[in-house]
Amino acid sequence: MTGFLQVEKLGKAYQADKPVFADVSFAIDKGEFVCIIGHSGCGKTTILNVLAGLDTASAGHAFMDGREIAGPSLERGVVFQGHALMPWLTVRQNIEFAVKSRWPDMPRADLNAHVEKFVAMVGLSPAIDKKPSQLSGGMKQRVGIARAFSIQPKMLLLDEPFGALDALTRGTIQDELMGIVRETQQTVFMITHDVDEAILLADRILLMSNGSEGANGYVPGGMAEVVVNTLPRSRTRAQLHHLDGYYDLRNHIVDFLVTRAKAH
Ligand SMILES: Nc1ncnc2c1ncn2[C@@H]1O[C@H](COP(=O)(O)OP(=O)(O)OP(=O)(O)O)[C@@H](O)[C@H]1O
Repeated sequence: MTGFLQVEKLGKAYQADKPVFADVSFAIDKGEFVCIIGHSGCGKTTILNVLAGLDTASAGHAFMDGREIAGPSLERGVVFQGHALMPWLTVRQNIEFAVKSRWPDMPRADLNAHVEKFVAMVGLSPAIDKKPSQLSGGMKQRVGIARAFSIQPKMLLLDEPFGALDALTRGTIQDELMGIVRETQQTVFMITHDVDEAILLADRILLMSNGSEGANGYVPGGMAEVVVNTLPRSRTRAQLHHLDGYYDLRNHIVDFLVTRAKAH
């Protein structure tokens, strides 16, 4: 085993003769940001759920830090597309709940300081005592991100966390996430449908193909290609499209999605 996260020959079949995907292997190093892109139904969420310990694979194994993933753990923070906040709790209480699960004996003063630090990190200090119903979609998603970071997980798993946001809010939160990830050197696995988002955030982009009927029968989906992002890590959203190599990278991924992702 080499990577901090190691996925070996993972497969998932709801129907034995038609696995959604098969033989998916990849590794993620500590501090690396990896995005996965593929058409709807190829199995991205299933893979993320297996990594989160919320689902089991039909074949293969996933290891984090040398141990097989066998169930949910506070060592992994998960952010879903829907914010999944508890509506009856304030921002502070939502995050506090997670922090207390991780460190049940943390003294009250430390708990307050810890929660406030992560709320401030996503720019939500003025809204700390508001309930989710009083927040915009972008703010709720920020709370989800703060909550995931607040348990200081060894790995962050993000399932299209910005999918439901408008373009402007999405851009702002992408920038915030990038800043926090760089600062904390967090290891991240993220699903996105947005090619530019992947190019902005990811060190490597995993391209996944869908299962399809071929001339010789059904071919399961799988990992078609791993694209290394060669753009400088200091890239920002504003200058992304001015960088040498950006269009080549973008065209390569878009070509994959248009021509290869649905039959390999
Ligand atoms: N419980 C289930 N029973 C049967 N089939 C399922 C079940 N859950 C998922 N699937 C199927 O498995 C496939 C992969 O689903 P998954 O949600 O992982 O795809 P995805 O790539 O994340 O899609 P999207 O981008 O639309 O979220 C889909 O074809 C889906 O219909």
